[in-house]
Order: sequence, then structure tokens, then C-alpha cells
Amino acid sequence: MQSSFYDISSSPHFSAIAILCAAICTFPAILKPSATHDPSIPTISHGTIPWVTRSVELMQDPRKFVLKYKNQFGTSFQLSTWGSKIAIVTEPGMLAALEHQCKDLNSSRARVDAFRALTGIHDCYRMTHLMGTKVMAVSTKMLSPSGIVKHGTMTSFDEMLTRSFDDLSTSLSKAPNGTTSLMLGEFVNFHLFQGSMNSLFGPTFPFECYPDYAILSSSLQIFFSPMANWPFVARSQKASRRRMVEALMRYLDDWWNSGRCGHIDGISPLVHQALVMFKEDNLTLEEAAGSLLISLWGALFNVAAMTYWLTAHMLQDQDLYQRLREEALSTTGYNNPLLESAMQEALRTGAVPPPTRTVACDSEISVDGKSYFFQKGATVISESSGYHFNPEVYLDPETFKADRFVDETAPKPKPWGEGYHFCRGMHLAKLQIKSYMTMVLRRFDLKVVGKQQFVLQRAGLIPDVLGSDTIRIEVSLRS
Ligand code: HEM
Repeated sequence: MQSSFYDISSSPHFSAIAILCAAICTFPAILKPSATHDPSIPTISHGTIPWVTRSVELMQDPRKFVLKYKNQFGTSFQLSTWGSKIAIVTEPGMLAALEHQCKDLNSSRARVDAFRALTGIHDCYRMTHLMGTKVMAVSTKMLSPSGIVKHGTMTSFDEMLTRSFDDLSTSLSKAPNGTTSLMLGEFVNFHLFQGSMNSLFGPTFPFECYPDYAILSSSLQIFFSPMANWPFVARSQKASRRRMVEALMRYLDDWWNSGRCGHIDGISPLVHQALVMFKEDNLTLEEAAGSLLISLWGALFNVAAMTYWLTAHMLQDQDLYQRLREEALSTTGYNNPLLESAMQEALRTGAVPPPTRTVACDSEISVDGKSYFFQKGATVISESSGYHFNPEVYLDPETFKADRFVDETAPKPKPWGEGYHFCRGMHLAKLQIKSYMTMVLRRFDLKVVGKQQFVLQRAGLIPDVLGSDTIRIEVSLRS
């Protein structure tokens, strides 16, 4: 990605700047007296600069932050930012229990923030409501294990992935030395984008918008920041985001204007039904395209991050690479025990944007007999690394052990969220990761070029595979 003054999202100090800006924007809030409350959630001390130091520490390395304060305070703790609190819960079940007891704990603000960040469409309450209610009900059915089989979701994913790898094979066979060199994040994202978009939208999807998707997905931190709407900030990233929305509007245009009888070639029943609902609820074409962009991102972003992480680990360990390849070559499908286990280990050690909720009014809830007070306006973040790196659950948690889950009784990782908003796409995601890995293992040789840093970076709380990738690979046809 080109770098300029405007591309400040790539600066390591961006988190600090964003938080400072948030602080300035919310300054009046700290002048109000805060409600008196039972301080049963331990609060982390301010640090050298009140309201700033700890927020920056959290954004710089969320996993390290969570593990450090979990050791000190236990499963939940909070920090003060200007005018509000961030409560962090680290154990599976806590977020679901909170949601269950507290109707005032909701995801609306997080959804609206995500919608605005990803689409640039400011007025998005109708869309977030529709997506969170009617479309979610359809997703639950269609993305279930039986729904995936019934609607051929993996078939269309596999077909397009195969075609995308066929194109790569052809270009490799014509290349003078039979290899191509590129960044691992690019390799993973590009081909998954082809498969995933085909399975959701069909072959008329504007696949040429991939470069804009790549820029958008590595610019999220800046779009989530209070500076996002400043006119001179991230102009090139905003242009990519706009082009994505426009490409989806063109994709929809004919169908949208065709009345009820139109059909989009190869579209998944899930997206088709969502479009019918968008029309029935009188969304504009732009709002419908924005909603598709959200679905597109939700379906691809985490799958690509986890696949990247798994591939990176495989390339770092030649013995594992060899064993995965032998397994892939000796079977026909992709339900292979070592691959399954290595994928679970990637899901354990990788990172996802953590589920986030807002507390609409002062609330007291109890979890496992312990009472917790949440102040109105507080943000609740559920960070699974507290569980995934707990040595009482996973022996030697910092080490990537590909065989860890060959023993099927080992407790499975939980990167899927929980409660009302748990991941509907988890079954599909696992199949896609395994399909991608199996095809790569069967068809190509990958080699890391030079010494690279194997770290799954986050930009703030969001994994940033494309923006911070340092792993260059050489790809050739399998020898
Ligand atoms: C490795 C891949 C994936 C991971 C780690 C993952 C993780 C998550 C997490 C943590 C949530 C909870 C969000 C929250 O509570 O705010 C979630 C929700 C969801 N995910 Fe996934 N996801 C993945 C892949 C997918 C795929 C492939 C799809 C669909 C094709 C999908 C569809 C959904 C849906 C529909 C929701 C519910 C959103 C809501 O209710 O707001 N996910 N996912």
C-alpha cells in the first residue's frame, strides 16, 4: 500500500493519536460527576498520563494487556478512558451471561460504528437493525451445517478457488523460473476472496474490486477512529471504500430495478433473501450495497486472518509442512485430523476483532455468584485471549502446537463469540480454511524468502494481516 502523510493508519503511533483525539472529543463528559457505584470490577490504575496511558497500552498489544491484568485482577477488570469506562471480560460464558441478565447491554453502537467504518454511510440505523434482525434469522438457517450442504455453499466456493488456483498454475508454468514472489497475506486473501465472493454473490460479482477490498480491510483502524471524518485523513483509503460500495451498486443495479422477477446468476439463497428484505424495507440501492459490503467483510476477514496465521506457522515448521502435505495427498476430502488440529490451534492463537457491547444504563449483574457493576455508557469488550492463553486450560499456551487438538477431548478454542451474536458462519469458516489449505498443499510449493517476522499484528484491536504482513513467499508448482 502506498504510504503518504494521509496514510496515517499505518503509523505505529496511530493508536495513541486516535485515543488522544477521542479524549479531546469527549472532554466535556469528564466534567460530569460519575454515578456512585459498587466498585466490584477491579479498576486498573491510570498510569503516567491519566485516561491515556492504559488505553494506549491496550491498543498496542491487546493480548499482552489482557494477560497482564488478568494475572493481577482476575477474569474481568476495567480501565478509565476520558468520560467512560472500558470493561474487559476474559472468560467464556461471561458475555453471554451479561447479555442474558442485562437487556441494556447491547451491540447497537458497535454495529453502527462498524457499519459507518466499513461503508462510509453515516445514517445506517435502518440497515444495522435489518441486518441484526431479519437477515440474522435467515443467516442462522442457511449457514447451519445442513444449510451449507443444502445450498451448495462449499461447492461454489471450491469451484472458484480451483479456478483461481488454475490461473495461478498457468502463470507459473509460463514464468521463466517457474515461481512468483509475493506477500503471504496477499496470497491468502486474494484466492479466498475469489472463492468466498463466488459462493455468496455468484460469478457476476465484480471480482476486479479486490485491490480496493485489500486497502479497505487494512485501513479499518483509521475508519474506527474519531478522526475518520476529517476531510484530509485517509483520502486514498476512503476512495477505495467508496469504489467498493459503487462496485456493489453496479452489481445490484439490474436486479434492483427489475421488479420481483429478476435473478442474479449464481447468487447464494442467503444473499438473495437478504436483498429481497432490503427491497421490502425500502432501502436505497446504496444502502443495500453497503449492507452487502458488511456481509462480504464478515464472511472473509476472519477466515483470511486465521488462514494466514495457520499458513505462517506451517511455513515456519518444515516437519509440520511435510506432514500436512503427506496427509493432504493421501486423502481425497479435507477432513484430515492433523489439518483439523492445526487449524484449531490457529484459531486458538490467532486474533479476531473482539465482540464489543455498550451498557445503556447503570446495571448490576451477577456471574458465578459474583456481582459486577457496569456504569452507564461503559464499553464491554470480550477478549478470548484471556482463555486461549490460560496455562490452566492449555499447557504451554504461548507455543503453537499443531498436534494439540488431535486429542479430541482437548477443550476447543472459542474465537466465535457467544450469546445473541455468536458466529453463524463458524461451520462454513472451518470448511473454507481446510479447503484452501488442502488445495495449496496439493498443488503448490511455498517457501519463505529471507528472515521474516512471524507475528499476527493487530491494528488496535483488529487483526491487520494485509497492513502489517512481513512474510514474503515464493510460490511454485508442487515438485
Ligand atoms: C475464522 C473465521 C471466523 C471467526 C473467527 C468469526 C468470529 C466471529 C465472532 C467473534 C463473532 C461475534 C461478534 C460479536 O459478538 O460482536 C461473529 C459473529 C458472526 N459471524 Fe463470524 N467469524 C468467522 C467467520 C464467519 C463467516 C465465514 C461468516 C459467514 C459467511 C460469519 C458470519 C457471522 C455472523 C452472521 C455473525 C453474527 C453477527 C451479529 O450477530 O452481529 N462469520 N463471528
